[in-house]
Amino acid sequence: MCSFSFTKMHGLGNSYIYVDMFRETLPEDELPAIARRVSDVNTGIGSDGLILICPSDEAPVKMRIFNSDGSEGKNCGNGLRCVAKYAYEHGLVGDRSFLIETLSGLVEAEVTVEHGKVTSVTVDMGEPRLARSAIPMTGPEAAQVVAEPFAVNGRDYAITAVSMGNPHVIFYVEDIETAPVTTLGPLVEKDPRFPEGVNVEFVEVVNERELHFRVWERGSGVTQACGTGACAAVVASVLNGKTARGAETVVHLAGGDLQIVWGHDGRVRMTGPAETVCTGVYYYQNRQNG
Ligand SMILES: N[C@H](CCC[C@H](N)C(=O)O)C(=O)O
Repeated sequence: MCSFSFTKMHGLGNSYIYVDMFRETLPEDELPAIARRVSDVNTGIGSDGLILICPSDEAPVKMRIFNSDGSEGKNCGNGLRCVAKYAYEHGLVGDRSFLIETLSGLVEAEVTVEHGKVTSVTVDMGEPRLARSAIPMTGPEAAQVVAEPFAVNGRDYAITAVSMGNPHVIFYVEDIETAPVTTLGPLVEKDPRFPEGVNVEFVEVVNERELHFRVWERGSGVTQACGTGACAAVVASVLNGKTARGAETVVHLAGGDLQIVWGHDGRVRMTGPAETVCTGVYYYQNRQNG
């Protein structure tokens, strides 16, 4: 029987099981299975996946994120805010601003602290990747995907695709409450036009400073919030002339609000909460010891 200590945290209801790899060791080849197990609400702890807080040669900490299906993602906005909170509160960093390494590069986090606890985090998510080949999406490599016709399930849509280090496709809807999240989401997630799969977002434009947002996440399905997806939605809305570059936009997700700006410097900054739910010890049988 194996075990490890964990901390369950969430950003706007997008929860992960966090493991401090400065203190724990997990078998690399078992990580997908561990992610699937801990995510199970009945036989595990219950979450949208697993996040490892690891040592790094390039930054004070490195984040690795695994979706609930065991697939490894390359970025996670809600995860970054929780990693920043954990790192500051556990003394892994000394300043309120610090770098975090991800599989899609370095990002900078700045924590807001009240009575010794992190209550809010701003993450400079860097520049969106807009070339088709960077999403990735099949088709002419350098072209951007903005309001592009996209037929699926016998219907015609217009999509915008944005990478925040992980792939996102945005559909605009008239009413967020009737967005086809659970019907179109799983179909598009695995559409062959997205060779690495894709996170599927639905956006209702309230006004030039506000969006309603729902998501079907690659590898996790419906979640309460998707930080990289909300960033992608703001970028897509500027590209489609629905919101303004440089203006702070409030994105209303199912789990709460994020404040996001795609700055004139080209970088996307996201501000939102991060919360600790509980800590504990998880026990599992690994392949070596049956
Ligand atoms: N499902 C995503 C990873 C988690 C992203 C999301 N939870 C966020 O807060 O950005 C992917 O496979 O790219």
